[in-house]
Amino acid sequence: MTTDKDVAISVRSLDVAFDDKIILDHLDLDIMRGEILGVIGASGSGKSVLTRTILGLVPKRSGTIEIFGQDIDPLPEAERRVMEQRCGVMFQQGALFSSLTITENIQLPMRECLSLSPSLLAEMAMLKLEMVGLPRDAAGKYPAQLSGGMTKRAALARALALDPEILFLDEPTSGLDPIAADAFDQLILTLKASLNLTVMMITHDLSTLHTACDRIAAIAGGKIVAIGTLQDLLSSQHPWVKAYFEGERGRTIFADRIVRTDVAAA
Ligand SMILES: Nc1ncnc2c1ncn2[C@@H]1O[C@H](COP(=O)(O)OP(=O)(O)OP(=O)(O)O)[C@@H](O)[C@H]1O
Repeated sequence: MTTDKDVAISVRSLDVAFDDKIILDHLDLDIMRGEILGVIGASGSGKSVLTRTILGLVPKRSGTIEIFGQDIDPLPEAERRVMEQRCGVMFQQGALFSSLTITENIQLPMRECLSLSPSLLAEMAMLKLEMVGLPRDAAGKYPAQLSGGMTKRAALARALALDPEILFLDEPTSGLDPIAADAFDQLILTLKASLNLTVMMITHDLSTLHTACDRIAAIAGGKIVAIGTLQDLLSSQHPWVKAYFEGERGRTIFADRIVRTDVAAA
């Protein structure tokens, strides 16, 4: 039995629209503490909008969002800032500041929210670099001097700067070669276990869904149309979810797990 204590984020009847274009339509979602939830959906289905709305970066039309049991809307500014610090975000493409070194990028949230001495700031940034498996000599480099995989790790280090309890990742393995993508998945799993993180991850990477995600949620038509384990989604009869997993790529990766209802019925 799940209780409120098990739920990290609870979204109820969430409506988001831009002008008259409805993006999220009475969407309900629970993200459980300590899980990695993968979010899938067609391009433009509202995955990023959902993340950004949870983070308070996009206004909602109606509905409620609770983080650790607290409705964010009525919170006074100071408490809202504390809540924001419990959430770390790694946006698509990393979104590091190109004119700042990796250390300066990681220190940015620390400077904004904590008052630490320069030596402690330096020590903390180095700790985060080590956490994500970056070499010490990456510290003084600029984002353009790093490989794609290293840039993702640097962005992850910045997302972890304030020791968040919830981590939001937007397509963390996109653009990485399969070896670097596998290594990134393993890093997320290790960090989740060692830091007791809850992770909401938008991904199109079928291998990541298989390796890293405890549950997967699919968005279509502004709602969550399927949610559960990979096996649950492989058995979903929703047309988009079926097409997603039973397309050429899905069939190659999950060949032994897809239940062919047409064959089973024959
Ligand atoms: N600030 C905004 N103003 C107007 N429309 C927006 C805004 N942000 C997003 N949209 C629209 O909302 C829809 C959902 O966008 P969103 O970025 O959430 O898609 P997505 O599912 O993350 O897609 P992708 O997989 O391509 O990243 C799109 O049609 C997009 O154009």
